Amino acid sequence: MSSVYQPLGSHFVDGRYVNDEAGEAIPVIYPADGKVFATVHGATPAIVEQAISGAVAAQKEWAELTGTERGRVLTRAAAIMRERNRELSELETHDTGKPMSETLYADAASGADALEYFGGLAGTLTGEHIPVGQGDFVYTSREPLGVCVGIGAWNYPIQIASWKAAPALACGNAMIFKPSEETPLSALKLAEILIEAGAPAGLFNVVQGRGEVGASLVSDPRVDKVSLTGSVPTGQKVYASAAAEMKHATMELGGKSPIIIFDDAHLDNAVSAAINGNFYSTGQICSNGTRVFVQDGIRDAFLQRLSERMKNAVIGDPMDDATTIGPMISDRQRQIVLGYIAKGREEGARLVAGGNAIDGEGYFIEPTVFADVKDDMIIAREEIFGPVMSVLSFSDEEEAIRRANDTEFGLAAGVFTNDLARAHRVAARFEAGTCYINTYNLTPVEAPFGGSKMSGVGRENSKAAIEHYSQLKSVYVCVGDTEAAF
Ligand SMILES: NC(=O)c1ccc[n+]([C@@H]2O[C@H](COP(=O)([O-])OP(=O)(O)OC[C@H]3O[C@@H](n4cnc5c(N)ncnc54)[C@H](O)[C@@H]3O)[C@@H](O)[C@H]2O)c1
Ligand SMILES: O=CCc1c[nH]cn1
Repeated sequence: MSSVYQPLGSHFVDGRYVNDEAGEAIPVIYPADGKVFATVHGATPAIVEQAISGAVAAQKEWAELTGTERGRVLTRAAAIMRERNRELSELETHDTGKPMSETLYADAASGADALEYFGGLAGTLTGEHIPVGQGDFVYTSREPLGVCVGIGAWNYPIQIASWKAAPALACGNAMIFKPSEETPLSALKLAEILIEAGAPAGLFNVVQGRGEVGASLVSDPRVDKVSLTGSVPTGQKVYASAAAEMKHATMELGGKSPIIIFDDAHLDNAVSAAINGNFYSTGQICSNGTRVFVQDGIRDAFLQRLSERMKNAVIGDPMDDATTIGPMISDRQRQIVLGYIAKGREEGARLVAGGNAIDGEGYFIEPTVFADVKDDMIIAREEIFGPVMSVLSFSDEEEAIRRANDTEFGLAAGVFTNDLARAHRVAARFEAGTCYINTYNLTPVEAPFGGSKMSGVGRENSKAAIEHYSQLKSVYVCVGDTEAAF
């Protein structure tokens, strides 16, 4: 990809790129060098109107198709996405700074999985027949909701757009997607691909902008459902706005997830999970296991092995295949993370690795590990959304579960042990939506993903997502007479 990439238009509405330069200019920055490589404009009210009215019209046409016909379009889109994986991965790497060693496998590829999976499900979305006595019966039909709004965070731009679009479209809805203002580009490519795959114009639209553009979409009475991936404070605002008009809502929000490592765990597997769960995507993953509880008997070995393996991290040019740690998304995010590292030091946590910004171009920061972290330290309570692992010690199972659950968040949780009975006992008691035994942070499309407590409502991926993008209609059929009291 050239160092300057300018999309054909800021927005993708009604089947084509559109521009309205009256909207605020938003620079798109390559986080690895801090330089602007594209500019988009935030949507004006006229663009938002065009997107909503186009989506309303396209949804009606789309819902008339059979599920199999809709599924065929999604499956074709998945194939096109896979063919263009390298181009899409390079774009994602420029937009996010994530290394190619990740984007080639986890971003567009995961989006294609979602399109293929929900494309396959589309033709199976039927209701049921329920006998209710005397020959009467009820049948149910699964109906689309109408126009859905998707709003994305910046850590997985094309994955988030696809995870929302695929189930929404499979169920017969239209979607307007607003990417994060930090990473506006790859959702436009998804829109292009869906048109190429045969989706009608207006079915999947992309409008750019900051929070106020998102808010204007959420509050529009023609919008029936909102799915946000973002922080808890944004989720609270968006959920409240959706509730005012009783709209359906999915909230995929932040976390401060625990990983519990018992003395009998496989040491290298546990260290791998702690690395994946804290440093993949330079720590910018909602479900990261940032509170690593290590049982007393294995703590020293764990810290020693972790310290050794931290030396193998390759920090640098995200376009180099060998790089495993890229920059933070922005200087602002880097400053936030450095602020947390300073807090960790002030509060007495022991720095085991990293701890510093890296001088030079781009928003790089060393992957950082604190040991001797206590439950009430700020670094153990707040979501940092950067490469900072907190290692805490515990002595017994009951204590570990209590402390792991002592958080307002409930996105994910993991347990490492060779005692399978204990593994299931602990998983059953985790207050989290997505749990792992002897691994961490895998998100296959076949499995539900989402949080409990303040981490959100609803589930993405799997058959569970269908429930969140459709509604059931019950039809009672009486084959006899209808009687009345008088
Ligand atoms: N649970 C998940 O699946 C998941 C996945 C990725 C990221 N996240 C979370 O996202 C956060 C990081 O992303 P971020 O900084 O982009 O989050 P953010 O909450 O700042 O922004 C998310 C999106 O919401 C939009 N927005 C902001 N205010 C809005 C409003 N009032 N109305 C409508 N839209 C509004 C933003 O423009 C952006 O597109 C972290 O908390 C992370 O845990 C969650
Ligand atoms: O960022 C949250 C979603 C996700 C992607 N991969 C693992 N978790």
